[in-house]
Amino acid sequence: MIRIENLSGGYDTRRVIQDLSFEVAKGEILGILGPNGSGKSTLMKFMSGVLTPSHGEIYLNDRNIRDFRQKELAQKVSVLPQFQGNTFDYTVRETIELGRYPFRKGFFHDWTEEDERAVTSAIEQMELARFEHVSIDSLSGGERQRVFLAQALAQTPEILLLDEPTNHLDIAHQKQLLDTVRNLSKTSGVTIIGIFHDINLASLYCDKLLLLQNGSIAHYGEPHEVINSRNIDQIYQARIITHPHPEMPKPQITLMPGIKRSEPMTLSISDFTCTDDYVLLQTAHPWKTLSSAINGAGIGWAKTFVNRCVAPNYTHANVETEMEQYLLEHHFVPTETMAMMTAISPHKAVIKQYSGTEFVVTVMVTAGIGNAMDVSKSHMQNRTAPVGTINTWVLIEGHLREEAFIEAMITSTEAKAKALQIAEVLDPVTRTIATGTPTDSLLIAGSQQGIDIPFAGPATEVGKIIGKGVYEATLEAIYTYRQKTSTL
Ligand SMILES: Nc1ncnc2c1ncn2[C@@H]1O[C@H](COP(=O)(O)OP(=O)(O)OP(=O)(O)O)[C@@H](O)[C@H]1O
Repeated sequence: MIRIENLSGGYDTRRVIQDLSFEVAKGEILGILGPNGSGKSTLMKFMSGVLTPSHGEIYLNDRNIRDFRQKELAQKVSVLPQFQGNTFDYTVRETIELGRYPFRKGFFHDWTEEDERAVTSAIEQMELARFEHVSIDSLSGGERQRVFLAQALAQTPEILLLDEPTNHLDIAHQKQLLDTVRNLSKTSGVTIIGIFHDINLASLYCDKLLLLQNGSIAHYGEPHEVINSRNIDQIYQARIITHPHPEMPKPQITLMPGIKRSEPMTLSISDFTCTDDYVLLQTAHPWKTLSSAINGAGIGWAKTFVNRCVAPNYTHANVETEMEQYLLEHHFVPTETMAMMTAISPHKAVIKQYSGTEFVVTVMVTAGIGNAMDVSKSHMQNRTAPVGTINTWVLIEGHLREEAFIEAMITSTEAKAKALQIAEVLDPVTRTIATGTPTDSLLIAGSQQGIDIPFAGPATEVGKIIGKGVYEATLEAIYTYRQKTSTL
C-alpha cells in the first residue's frame, strides 16, 4: 500500500506538484493521466525516491519512505522508466539479472536460487526465452521495453511504477504487457501505478484513475467516474464521446475531429433501383445504420443498401459468408454495405417518401407474409420453414442521436404490427392476428447531416412520420403480395 499526504515539490525553485493526497491499496492498479507537462513523471520520481518533496509525506505500508535506505526502497519499489533508446552491450538475461541488484549483500554476492527463480520467471512472463542470450542492442524498441519490464519484475517488487509502459509496443504486446501487469496485481498483490497517455487502455486496465492538471488532482476515482466528455474536454481541451466497452463495464472514448458536418444530402425515390436481383440504393455519403441485416448488422455506416432476392428454397450453412461473397461478385464493398435477403420480387418493393418541416424520411418495404406469426403465441410453435419475410428500411435525413435510433426501431415495429392488424394478416398456425414474421429485418439509417433529431418516439415529428410511413408502406406491400403476382 502506498499513501501520499499533502505532497508538493518539483525542481530547484519550481514547484510542479501541488498538495496531492491519495492512497493506492495493495494489489490495486492506479492510472495517472494528464496533459503533457502536468507533472505525471515528476510525481513518479517522488514515489520512487528520485526526488524529495518540499512538503508532504509518502508512506509505504505505513512507513515513511524518508526512513528507507536507498537499496531497501529498491527492494520494494521497481520502476519501468519511459522508453530507453541507449542501452549497454548486455545480453537480455544479463540485463534482467540487474533487477536483482537491490538484493546483493556485498561485492561478492552469491547468486541464490531465489535470484535464479525471479529472473527465469520474469523471462517466462514476458516471453523472452528465445532472446535470452542475444545482445539487447540488437532488439527492436518494443522488445527492449519488454526486457526492461522483465528486469522490473525480477526485482519482485511490492510496488511497480510504470512510466508510459506501452510506448513503442504494437497492440499485441501492449495487451501482453498490460495483461501481465494486471495478473501480477491480482494474483501476487503487487500495487501498480502507471502513467498513461492512452485513455482507453488506462480505463480498461486500471482500477482507479487520477487525472492531473497543473500538478494538482483534477479528478480521481473509478474509470467511469473520471472519464466523461466534460472532464476530458476541461483538462485536454479535446472533444470526445464515451461509449461502453463491448465486453467490460469500462468507458471508452472516441475523439471527435474538428471537421464540420457536410451539407445535408437529399435522397430521391429515383435513387432506388429495382432489378430481378435486388432493391439497391447507393449514395455519395455514408449513412449511420442500426439494423438486423445479414451484412452490416448492428451499428455501422453504409453507402450501399441491398435488399437481395433469393429463391424461396434458399439455404446455406453460413449465410453471412455467402452474402459477403455475393456482394463481392456484384462489385459492392461489403464493409460499406448493408444487405438483407428476401424471397419477394424486388419489383414488389414499396418505396415512399415523406417530408417533415426540416427533414425527409424515405421508407422501403418488401412484405412476404406466408410465414406470418403472432409474436404473443410464438412460444406455442416450433416452425422450421422460415420463408416469408418483411424487410423494412427507414432512412431519415437528419442527425440522429442514439436514443432516436432505438425509438425509430420501436416506432417502425409498432407501425408494421398495426399494418398487419388492419390487413388482417393471420398466423396460419394459431389463426390469430400476426405481428410480423420470424425473419423480419429492419434498418434505421440517419444521414447524420442537417438538423439534430434527439428522439423518434410516436409523439415527435419524426416519429409521427415514421409511424405513418412504415404503416402505409407495409400495408401497400401486403396488398401487393396478395395480388398473387409475387414469387412466393
Ligand atoms: N529536470 C527538470 N528540471 C526542471 N523542470 C523540469 C524537469 N523535469 C520536468 N520539468 C518540468 O516540470 C513540469 C512537469 O513535467 P513532467 O515531466 O512531470 O510532466 P508530464 O506530465 O510527465 O509530461 P509528459 O506527458 O510530457 O511526459 C514541466 O513543466 C517540465 O518542464
